[in-house]
Amino acid sequence: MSTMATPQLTVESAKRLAAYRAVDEHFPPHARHIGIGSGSTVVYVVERIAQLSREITDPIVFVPTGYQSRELILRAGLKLGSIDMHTELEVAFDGADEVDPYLNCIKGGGACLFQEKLVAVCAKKFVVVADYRKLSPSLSTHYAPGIPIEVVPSAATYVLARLTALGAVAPVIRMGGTAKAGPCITDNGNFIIDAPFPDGFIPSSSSSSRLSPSKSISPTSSSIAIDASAVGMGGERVGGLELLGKEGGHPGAAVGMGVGANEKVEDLARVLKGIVGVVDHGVFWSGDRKPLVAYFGMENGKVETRVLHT
Ligand SMILES: O=C[C@H](O)[C@H](O)[C@H](O)COP(=O)(O)O
Repeated sequence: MSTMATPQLTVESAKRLAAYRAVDEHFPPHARHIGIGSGSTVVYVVERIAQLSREITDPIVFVPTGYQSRELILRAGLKLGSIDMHTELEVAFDGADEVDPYLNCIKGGGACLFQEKLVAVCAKKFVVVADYRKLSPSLSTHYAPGIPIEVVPSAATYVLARLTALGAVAPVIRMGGTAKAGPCITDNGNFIIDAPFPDGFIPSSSSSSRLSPSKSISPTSSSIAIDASAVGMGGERVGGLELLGKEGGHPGAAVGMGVGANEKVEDLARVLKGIVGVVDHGVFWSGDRKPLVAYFGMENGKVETRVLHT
């Protein structure tokens, strides 16, 4: 008896599958304003949209999340808008670097997180497209660089220290790469800090939302509940209580919360946002915007969806 091996899809094919399915299922029939995110998976979103008839796409203004998606829109011959002119979008499609079982995401691997978040919060529906590598039991587990954080350049050193006090392991200012000496500069003229946290440091958390997965992953880590309204970290002021940060030399120590205590996603998101000099961070959570649905192209050629029920 011969056994037929399931063909393994390339990552690019998996991205395309997810993107096409997302567009097919969420492109609004009479759309007027659509957000287009950043990254390599969104390329296939635009590719699929460009296959629609001009009768459908001509009346639509496409709002990019940065320079890269602006170029994608223009090259596809679609009508370009901007988020400062169009703040009500029917849907926004975007990629993600890591997605936990409750659809909390890490984004910003391409340094576009701030405008991505802005576009996402302006969209009635936020749809994420990704490949199987992005599925994760908890944030900062599979995506090695950790949480991307956009910072005002003059505050970068301070923010690095605060992140270390919070438990980040060797956070770094992202460099521009071979074609750019010095730091990577965002579309808003800021720096990006990449802050990895230890595996399981940020247990997935449903917040107030339930997930209805096609197949969900069980969270593996347990959460120590923290009342972020009462507990500050890293010397930042949260809920009116100022605390000192790193204690006893232990990375991750924060006065009042216990050494190395795990953060729930929402607690960490709030604290990161509160650090002076942080413009925004790449955690997309229920306090700003989680995707309503995420599509994952799988190695076996299928597409998995995860849907959020609020
Ligand atoms: O800043 C970049 C974005 O958040 C991207 O959407 C994210 O990095 C995913 O990109 P890709 O689809 O290339 O994996």
